Amino acid sequence: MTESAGPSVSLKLVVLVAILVVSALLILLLIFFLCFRKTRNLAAKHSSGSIPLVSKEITMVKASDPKKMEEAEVKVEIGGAQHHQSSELVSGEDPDIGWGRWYTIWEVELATHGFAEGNVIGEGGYAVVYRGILHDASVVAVKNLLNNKGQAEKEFKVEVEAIGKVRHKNLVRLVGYCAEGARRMLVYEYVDNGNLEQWLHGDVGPVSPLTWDIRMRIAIGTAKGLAYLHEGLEPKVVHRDIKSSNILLDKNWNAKVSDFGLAKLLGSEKSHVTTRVMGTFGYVAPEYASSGMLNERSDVYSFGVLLMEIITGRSPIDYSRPPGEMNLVDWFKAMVASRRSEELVDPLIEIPPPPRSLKRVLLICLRCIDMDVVKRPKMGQIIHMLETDDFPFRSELRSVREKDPVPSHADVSIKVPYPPTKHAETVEKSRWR
Ligand SMILES: Nc1ncnc2c1ncn2[C@@H]1O[C@H](COP(=O)(O)OP(=O)(O)OP(=O)(O)O)[C@@H](O)[C@H]1O
Repeated sequence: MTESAGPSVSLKLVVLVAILVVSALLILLLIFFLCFRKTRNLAAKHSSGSIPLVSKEITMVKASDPKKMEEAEVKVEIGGAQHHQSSELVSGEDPDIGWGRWYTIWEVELATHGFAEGNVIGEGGYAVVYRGILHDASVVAVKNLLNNKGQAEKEFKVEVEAIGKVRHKNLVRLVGYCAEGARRMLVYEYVDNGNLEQWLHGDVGPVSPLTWDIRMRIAIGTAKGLAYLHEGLEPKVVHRDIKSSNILLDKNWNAKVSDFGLAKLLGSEKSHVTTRVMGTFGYVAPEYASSGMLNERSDVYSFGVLLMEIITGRSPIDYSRPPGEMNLVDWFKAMVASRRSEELVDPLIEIPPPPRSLKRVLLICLRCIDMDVVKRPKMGQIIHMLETDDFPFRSELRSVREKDPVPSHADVSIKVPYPPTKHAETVEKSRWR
């Protein structure tokens, strides 16, 4: 008996030791994997240190009461736009949602290292944005929405699916989402060079890296993204929150419009919708602010303010400036009217723009903020104006000065030619992509 029990006991021992060794190895592997991820996250964070921080004084103020946002129109990404143009599915994506992936909370937590403080890349009024690395090593931005109480599960999914289908090189791409329990998260492509607000108003030293040409590239890219929302989708999408912090930049200074949380859909049969006023103080079109009447020309107004900001390097509202200069739009119009256009250019731009180019862009700004909504150009026309060099600016500028020697907010209406024919418009459209 004793003899036969001997080998069986030692076999059990060997098996036990083997199990212990394998378990120890697995634990070691797991620890190594977690440390490796942490190092990569920290390295990535460190490498983005070149993006300037925006000074605290320049924070923008939301026009609406954040508490009321909880009720209905909450900060949840997007509305049900259907594609006009190409919206093919990308191969390998989850067929369940058609365009991207539905991530589990576990995947998102793993990607952001448990929503680590060190991975925070931005904080808006209604969300915290984290940098994350997915299991396939792709880098993403995870937007963790804070106010989602009023948002039903189904509605959330429908809306997210709609924006998920939108693909354009100048619109930030939604790669998926996470909806578990009350938690709502959006997973975007990571745009690696900060946002325009940081580059315009952050501490960049005595010379801005944003040359005139780069600024124009950013303006044109933004205009193309907006033109696609307004003219390439049915129903069209009105963004409603165009501002510099929502223009993300990549290392080649390509602009990507982001943050569709306030966007509204507008069917082709409707000239406008009446809605609660949302947006950011300083960028909101006056007619929308006063009556709630919204259409895509409200975005055009905001784009005009953004263009002024790009030219001047000044924030739309800046209380640290003298009284006549606090409101960018008013100051801008006064400067043009008194023939001081050259002084409008951001002093941090080392090589001033060619006068012809400057005048062209100034006029586009003024057209965009026309108090008469229907006189504002469409985004497609703005692209044309920004890209065309033979712009007949002289007579236009003269008419601004004659019409508005001491401009008020209400009466600047400048004639700037549209692209001549419908055909020209169609041709331009194909170039937005
Ligand atoms: N896809 C992304 N890639 C890289 N950074 C991003 C991305 N999305 C957002 N961010 C960063 O996170 C910041 C916060 O984004 P978010 O859209 O929540 O807020 P905001 O636009 O600054 O403010 P608010 O939402 O209150 O208008 C952005 O300004 C940007 O710097």
